[in-house]
Amino acid sequence: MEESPYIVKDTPGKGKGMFATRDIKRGTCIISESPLVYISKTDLVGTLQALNAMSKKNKKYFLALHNSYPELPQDVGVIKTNGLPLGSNSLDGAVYRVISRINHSCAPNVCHSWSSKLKKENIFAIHDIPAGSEILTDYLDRLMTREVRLKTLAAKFRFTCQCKNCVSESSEEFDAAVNRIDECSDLIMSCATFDPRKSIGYVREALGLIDKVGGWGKTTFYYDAYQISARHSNYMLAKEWADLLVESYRIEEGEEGEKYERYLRFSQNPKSHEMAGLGGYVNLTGA
Ligand SMILES: C[S@@+](CC[C@H](N)C(=O)[O-])C[C@H]1O[C@@H](n2cnc3c(N)ncnc32)[C@H](O)[C@@H]1O
Repeated sequence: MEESPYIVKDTPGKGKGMFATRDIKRGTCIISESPLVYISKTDLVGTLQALNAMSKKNKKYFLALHNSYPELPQDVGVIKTNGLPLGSNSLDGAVYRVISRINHSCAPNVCHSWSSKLKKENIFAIHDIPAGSEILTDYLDRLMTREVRLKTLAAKFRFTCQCKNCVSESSEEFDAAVNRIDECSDLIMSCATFDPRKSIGYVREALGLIDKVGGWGKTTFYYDAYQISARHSNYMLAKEWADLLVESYRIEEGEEGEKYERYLRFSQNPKSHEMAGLGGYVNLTGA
């Protein structure tokens, strides 16, 4: 039988954590796991019923998870500490026996994705991970400046992040990059119709800054650039951006992933976007 690619064990200062037992290649699905229990921010009664309906074995696993809120009833503390949304922005979530053991880093090596088809949470390696390294995800849903990150993590998860980006003496450069990436997002939108060449320039600037800080979150920029290129009839360029978009989702979610499937058609046929060609032709080569 093949050895599991991970092990859960104690890690100093963080409780338990997940570690690679062998070298793991970027794009590998490390674990695909069904929830112990579903939870909902909007359906308290449903959540209570789901907690009551858990099997004895699952309840035991659930209650053994970390609780950063000891002043609250154990069920509530475990949910607040370990609940993960079912996809970004979802108000419904779940708690997992193994995946809930993954600790945070602002320079993560994996990302989460929920598959509504499989009803499982998947963890994909977004970098090559050497054997023995801790498997770390980003608990935050976007890049933030150091001060905001530290405050948010302390408030929601009650720890002080010691990752390399948080302990660095020189966070100004990182913070300036994060602020500029946010500005670029706004500028891309405001120029997209009237000055698409400038818009693409801001996309390239944001992507360069993400690389510089070792961050993640390139897919929205790839999609912006694809849409702008397709809207202005640059279909070869549009295909290049769509290819980058689809490849990112393949790494983050695998070929079974919903976003991979959703965006694949743009790579196969860049003219298939509803806005394709609507902005007339503007030469974006070299923008
Ligand atoms: C979802 S649990 C992660 C697994 C947990 N360490 C355990 O022992 O089960 C989240 C909690 O783990 C701890 N944690 C996660 N990442 C951490 C980090 N980078 N540094 C310190 N503690 C961390 C915090 O107590 C946080 O509230």
